[in-house]
Amino acid sequence: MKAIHCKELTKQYRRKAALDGVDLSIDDNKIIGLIGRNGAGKTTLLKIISGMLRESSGHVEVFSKRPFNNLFVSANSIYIDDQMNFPPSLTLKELLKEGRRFYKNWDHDLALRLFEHFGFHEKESHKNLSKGKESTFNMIVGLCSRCPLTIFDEPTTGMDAAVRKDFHRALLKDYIAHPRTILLSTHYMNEMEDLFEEVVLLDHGKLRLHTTMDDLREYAIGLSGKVSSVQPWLEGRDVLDQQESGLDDVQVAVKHDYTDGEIQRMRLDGISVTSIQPTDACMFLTKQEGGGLDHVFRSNESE
Ligand SMILES: Nc1ncnc2c1ncn2[C@@H]1O[C@H](COP(=O)(O)OP(=O)(O)OP(=O)(O)O)[C@@H](O)[C@H]1O
Repeated sequence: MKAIHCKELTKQYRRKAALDGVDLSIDDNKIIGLIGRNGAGKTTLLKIISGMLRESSGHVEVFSKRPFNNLFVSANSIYIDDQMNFPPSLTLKELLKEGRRFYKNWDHDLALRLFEHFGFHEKESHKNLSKGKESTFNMIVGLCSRCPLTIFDEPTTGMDAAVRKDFHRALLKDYIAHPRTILLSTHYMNEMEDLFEEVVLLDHGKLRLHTTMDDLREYAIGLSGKVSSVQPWLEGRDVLDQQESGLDDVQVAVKHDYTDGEIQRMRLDGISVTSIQPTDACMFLTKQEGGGLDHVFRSNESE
């Protein structure tokens, strides 16, 4: 069954198209990573899916319902980000107790165990937490709600590396025991790629790629060697990035649609063939036009 279905989804903020004709279908009971550069439209998409924002045009369905202001969708989903507002008069422990009232699948035992594991104090208040602790508390709420659609928008903001690792493990363990649809946006794809079954990549409000993590690992390969050896292998191919090094050496990231036989022949031509990490593939796929940072410094040097 489809948990989420978007067709030509657009969100316009005055003259700015934050989402521009997004077609996307997501099956239920999967962990999906939402990736994209700053301003790509991730938060906008997640807020539309969770029913907090209304689309400008196109079509969006969550559990076969239009999410905006929909009671069924809001009862079956949770949206966690770093700007969550909780009633200031309640302590952290009291907030967890409230979880029971709001979420029908709430696991209070797990909430208390995580609360203790991450070193919270029962009388603390949410507004006095440090950035990393705030994210950790929000993560506990997101996990323990066990909503059929759980949305985490940059959930690890401010968490230190050890807490991020614990979060990934907790998420995976709980998901395996209680499968549901988890949509998670992050800029730390290299740390999270083992969690994701699929990845959705946004670029300037458009869907650039929606694929399985396994396919993304094979999406591109790196070729490096003499220009004269490498160049013939690039004809008619989708070159994602190309850097000249030295006088006549080149390093290229190219979409991998070569056969095993072709790879063998490249190696015989003296070309080094390497894999491209998913994070790098996403970076190349969403590369900014205009020559990058080197170009900025080059302009300065020429003055
Ligand atoms: N309320 C708003 N009014 C006007 N423009 C907005 C508003 N919210 C977002 N935008 C613009 O829409 C675009 C997409 O923003 P969005 O927050 O969805 O991106 P994002 O991928 O989540 O970015 P980041 O990774 O930096 O959090 C950006 O250009 C942003 O400036």
